[in-house]
Amino acid sequence: MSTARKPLFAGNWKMNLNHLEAIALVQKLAFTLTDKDFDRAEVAVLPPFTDLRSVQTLVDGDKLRIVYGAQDLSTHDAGAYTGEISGAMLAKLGCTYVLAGHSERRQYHGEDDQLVNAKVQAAYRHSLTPILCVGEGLPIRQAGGHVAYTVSQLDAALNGVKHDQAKSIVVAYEPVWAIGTGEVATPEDAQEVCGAIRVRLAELYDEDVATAVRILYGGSVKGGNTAGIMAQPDIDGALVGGASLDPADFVKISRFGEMSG
Ligand SMILES: O=C[C@H](O)COP(=O)(O)O
Repeated sequence: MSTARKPLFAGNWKMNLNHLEAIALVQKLAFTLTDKDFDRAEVAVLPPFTDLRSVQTLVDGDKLRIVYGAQDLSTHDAGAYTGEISGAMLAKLGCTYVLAGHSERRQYHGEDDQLVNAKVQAAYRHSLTPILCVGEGLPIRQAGGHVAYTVSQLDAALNGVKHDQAKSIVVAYEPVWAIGTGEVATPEDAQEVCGAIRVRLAELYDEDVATAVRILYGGSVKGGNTAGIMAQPDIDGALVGGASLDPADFVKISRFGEMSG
């Protein structure tokens, strides 16, 4: 973590919690997190599409400091694309963030680097901040190709992304072998790749972009392992799956793994 960047803890709920359960979880977070917590870190939830209007109503109505976003978006802005959700719609629902390239989309929906790049561009067209997900599978890690592979995903996703857009992007390094497995990366392993991502951002753009971009780690983050991850110089927060469904643990994570807040 660096004082140059405000940490971000984003809870990716995946396909969990209906809109009523979403209201209950956001209320629990809002009742527990304090202004001191929100001054120290940005806290976001990424619910299923069906929950977004309910979350928007709660956040707006109670003027909550929690921000929110979506887990995916269409590359198209509108039209005959059955089942897709456009960035324009997400913007109307008050979304701040949108995931692009999550490994589960790449794996189950065949999303390749070019499609991920198109989603990043679509996010910017609708003033949404992309959380770009990159990370290697176990065979690539075992072969020692994890840094090159992750950097190549970054390069492809940023194709055509302008300097000022790149400054706002969030990159989430999520080694696929750590997602949902309980096999969290060591802080050193996470730092190695996050540091390489920051170096590549300076090469693709400049030090201004590299310093500004928040790089998150994701993959079995829990309250008990957050402090070690956040102690790394190039890690600015976490993209949290399973643990974000547990309000007490997500609060602990949002407090950098500390009990107090
Ligand atoms: O988007 C979140 C990542 O897929 C990590 O999920 P996880 O915390 O359940 O391992």
